[in-house]
This record gives sequence, C-alpha cells and structure tokens, in this order.
Amino acid sequence: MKTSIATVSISGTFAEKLKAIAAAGFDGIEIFEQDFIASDFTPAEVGRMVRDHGLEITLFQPFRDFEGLPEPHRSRAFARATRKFDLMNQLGTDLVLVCSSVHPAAMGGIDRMAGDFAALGDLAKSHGIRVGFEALAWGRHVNDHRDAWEVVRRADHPNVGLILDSFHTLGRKIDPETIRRIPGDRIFFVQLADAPAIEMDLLYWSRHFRNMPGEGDLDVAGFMRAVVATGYAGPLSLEIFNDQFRAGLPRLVACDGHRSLIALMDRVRRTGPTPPVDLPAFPAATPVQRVEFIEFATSANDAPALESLLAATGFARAGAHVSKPVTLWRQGGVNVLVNTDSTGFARNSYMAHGTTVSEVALMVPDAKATHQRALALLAQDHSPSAEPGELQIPAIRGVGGSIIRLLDGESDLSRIWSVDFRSDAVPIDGAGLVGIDHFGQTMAYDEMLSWALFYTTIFDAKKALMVDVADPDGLVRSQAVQSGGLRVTLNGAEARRTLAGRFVEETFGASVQHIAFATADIFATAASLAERGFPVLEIGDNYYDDVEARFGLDAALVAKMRSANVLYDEDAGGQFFQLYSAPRAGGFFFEIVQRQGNYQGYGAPNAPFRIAAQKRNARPAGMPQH
Ligand SMILES: O=C(O)c1ccc(O)c(O)c1
Ligand SMILES: [Mg+2]
Repeated sequence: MKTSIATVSISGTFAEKLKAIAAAGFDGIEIFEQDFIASDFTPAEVGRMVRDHGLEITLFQPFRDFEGLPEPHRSRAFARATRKFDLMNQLGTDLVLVCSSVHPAAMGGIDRMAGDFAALGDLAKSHGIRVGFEALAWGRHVNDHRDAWEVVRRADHPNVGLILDSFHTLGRKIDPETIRRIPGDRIFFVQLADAPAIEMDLLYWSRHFRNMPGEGDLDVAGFMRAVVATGYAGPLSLEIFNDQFRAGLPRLVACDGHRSLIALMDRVRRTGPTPPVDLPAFPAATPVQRVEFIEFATSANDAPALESLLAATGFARAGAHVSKPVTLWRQGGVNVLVNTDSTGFARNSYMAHGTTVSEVALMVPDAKATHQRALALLAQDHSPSAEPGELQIPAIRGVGGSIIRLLDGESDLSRIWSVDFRSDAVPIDGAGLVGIDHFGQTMAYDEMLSWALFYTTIFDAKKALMVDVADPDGLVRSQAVQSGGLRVTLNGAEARRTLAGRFVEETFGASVQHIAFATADIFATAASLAERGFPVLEIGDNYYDDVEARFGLDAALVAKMRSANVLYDEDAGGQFFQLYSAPRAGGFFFEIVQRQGNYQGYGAPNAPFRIAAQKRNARPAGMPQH
C-alpha cells in the first residue's frame, strides 16, 4: 500500500509539513499549489527537499476551470496548463489533478469536454505528464464521478484518467458501488477523506469539516472496497481540509492520518470480499472484556487523601505489589492501585499531573495479539521493565502519556494477582460496587478526534453521537467510545473556565477526570457510602421537581433519589441512576452508576446540573457566584 497525504492537510511551513509527513511514515505527498507558491523555494529545490525526506510527489493539484470553455478562455487555459506542466517537470512529478470547472463561462457538453481533455492529453504527453480529472461535488457541469468517468472514457487518451475523491462521491450520496464498473487502470489517483454528518453547503462542508477516514460518518470503507475491486493499485492519499488540523500539531495530525489509512485498509480486507489488500498482516480488533485495574500515581504525602476517598467509597486495602510501593484496594472485583513510587514512570506522571490515573489495565481475549495490533496501528510501545519473577505485561501509551496495560485470562498474565501481588486475606465489606462502568478522560477539544480514532482503531469499538454539555462557563463536547466492557467518555474542553477546561489547565494536560463505578443497587450503595463519610455531591431541589415531571416518575422514587442525591435518566433501552462525589483537589471525582435494562448512555442530560453543583461545591459557602 502506497500512502500519501496532501500538504493542505497539515499545519506549518512547507518544511515543517514535510518533516511531519515523513516522520509519520507516508510514502508521498500531494503538493497543493498554494503551499508551493507560499514557500520561498524554487520548484527544483522543493522537488529535492521532498526526495531528501524519502518522499515522492504523488500529485500536483489543483488545476482549476479547464474544460468546456469558449474562446478566448479556452486558449488561456491551455497556456496556463503549459506553464504548470513546465513547473511540474521541475518539481519532478508526473500527475496533475484537474478538478471540474466552476467557471461561469463553462459550457458543458460531454463531447466538448472530452475533446478538451484529449487535446490536454497531447500537451501533457509532450511533457511526460498524466492528467487526472476529478468531479468536484459542486462542479458546474460535472459533479459526479460517473460523469467525470464518461468524459475521460470519451477523451480516450492514455495520458488522461480519472481521479476519485471519497468526499465528493459520498458527500453527494452517490452510490460508491458504481465505481466497480470503472477499469482500475483508468483510475489515476484516489483521494480519501471522511466528514461528520452535518447538513450544510457542500463546498463549505468540504473545505472546513473533512477529517480522517474513521473520524467522520461517511462510508469510506465501502468506497474503498469498490476501489479495490477495480484493481486500482496506486497511492491512497489523504486530502483533508479541516480548520482544526490546519491549526493542529503537524506531527500528531500526520500520525493520525497514517493510522487512519492502516485501519481503513484493515477494515476493507476484513469486510470483503476483495482481492488481497497490500498491507502486512496483523491481528483483528477484539472487544475489551473489562477494566481489570486502574492505577493512581501519587506521593507518600498525597496518598492518605486518596486512600481515605477510596475507603469512603467502600474499598479496603487488600494487598501490595511484591517489589514496588504500590498498594491494592479492592471491593467486589474492582481493583484500584495506589502507586507512591518516588522514581520511574509513576513518579513522572505525578510530577506532571499531580495525583492522577497513570495506568489503566484492560482485560482482552489475547493481550499479545492486541499489543501487536496496537503497534501496527502506530501506538507507542511502553515496554515493561519487570523484575525477575514478575510478569512482562505488554503496554502502550494512551491519553496524556498514561499507560494502557493489556491482560488476558489465557496466558500467564491471568496470574497477575498471585504473581505480582501479595494479597492480604481480609474480608472486604464493600459498598456494593461491582465494576468500572466507564471513565472520563478530559482533554483539549482538538485532541478528541485523535483519541477517538485511537480507541476505535485498536479495539473493536463504537462511537456514540457526540453530545454538547453546557457548563455555566462554556461548552464541553463529550464523545463516548465503547468496546465491550470498556466505556470511555472523551470530554473536550474548548473554554478554559469550564470545569473540564480548568481540569486540563490545572493538571497540565489530558488525563482521567472521573471514574464511574457500577452498582447493582444504587440506593443500598448510597446508604453504605453515607455511613462511610463519602463526600456526596448535593443536587438541588429544582432538579428533582423537573425530573419527576419530565419522566412522570413515581413520587416515592423521586423522594428516595432526592434524599440520596441520585440523578436519573432513561432511553429507549432502560433506566439509569447516578450519583457523584464532590470534586477533589485538582477537579477529579468519582461517580456511581446503576444501569437497568439496556440503557446505553452516560446521563448526559444531567451533566449541566452536575457541573453546576460541582462548581457551587468548589466555592466557599456564602461567596458570590461570580
Ligand atoms: O475545494 C476545492 O476546491 C478542491 C480542490 C481540489 C480537490 O481535490 C478537492 O477535492 C477540492
Ligand atoms: Mg479532491
């Protein structure tokens, strides 16, 4: 598989773009003409720079408003083409993209356009160049790849072929299956982009909201399956116009791009039938079975505050690591580790974030296979350095530099609690918590797509619809991702004064802001927590009056909810109960949830009330509210 990316997809100067694209492992670049013009280099220098980075120029683009013009526009278009072909010879690239005309004088007429392309093919041939025709979704006369193909077919010139762009086909809801009837050797180039399903003007949508395959809602895999079926074997090139990426970190955006292409082609080959896909073999994505443990990094000084919160939540100390200053806290099959190591990774996490979730361990069907898949998808390895006699637990880096460890029930890794830990044989009288329902990772808004892509490509995972959560001081976006027993909510803070925004700022970057534990009986758990001095978040009366009316709830149930500060939601599948702790220093908090029936959500409609209560809670009583 030959991978490529358009220079418009990445921020920075031309040199910065090249560096990021090469580092991310692409084979080539599409040079967007504007990026070349804006640079200070001669065409020959640009060509050399690209090749010095081990890249090739897969495409030069766009050449606009060419076909179907009356004179004198037509002659001028040919004169312009001659100049651009000379430039391409100096750059050292042989393929140019002509996008369908939006010129007000363009006349259309399929044979007129085909005739223009046949003549352009002759001119291109004399320069050793090939021309590809792309239908822009908003082209004046050609806005459908089927019409562009008909023009190319009638031009009948070896130097003239078709260029497909998934956005233009899928954005216009054109059936990608129609691509299967085009001969693969007449497709000169394939551009890929996804986009979120938002109804808006096609041109505006295309120029501002494209994103990496898998980050949006278009069926890019279906499009690619059709392309692969034609026998096309040329570059797969990302052409992503996105305001956020233009302002993003070049290295991160480029890396996400490469990850998205690998994941896309893996999906294509696994959802065949297709001819073999040119991509090294690696294991399939599997669902996560459960979160086996969560580890906090803290210091000897700060550990008591965390441990007293754990005790108030019904956890008891149940053991310790055999060689590290790590204690195990447990109830009902939920494992929480407290690491006070004064050296190494945990210490660095603590120094960077304060007391923080530094590791999450996931139980998967085959830890080694999941690790291999993660590395094939460009995840950063975190090779363990275990002491002799301890388990080598495969791990990768996750959000905010934290660690994701991979465990399974089949290999030696299943013995983690007896090999790496000494358990105290104490009976634990917990508060009824039986699992980790989900955890919330808070990050800058522009990291959200990136981490959603991370989870959905490495694991067999699904995204829920993104929801907007109103914080009194700004909007927070929330994207839930679920893979089997792993549920993560990614919360993107745009506004700094939001609870989420302050968390990112005060804890120096993205990390876990809350952990939601599951209970089978929220009211019994609430009573048990109250006895233990759990710092419950108090919810106001207005909430209960509204929720009773909104859902038509039984008054006795609402009275119980009110006295236990339990919030409620329901969807088509079932009911949901939740309660929160008040925020701890730094803004971290616990949540307790009970799912009934097949409830799928996370109580998002309650989030504004929870946030307002947490903000009230964080302000000393009697202080003005602003
Ligand atoms: O937005 C545009 O004009 C534009 C230009 C070239 C392309 O390949 C494309 O897909 C869109
Ligand atoms: Mg395009």
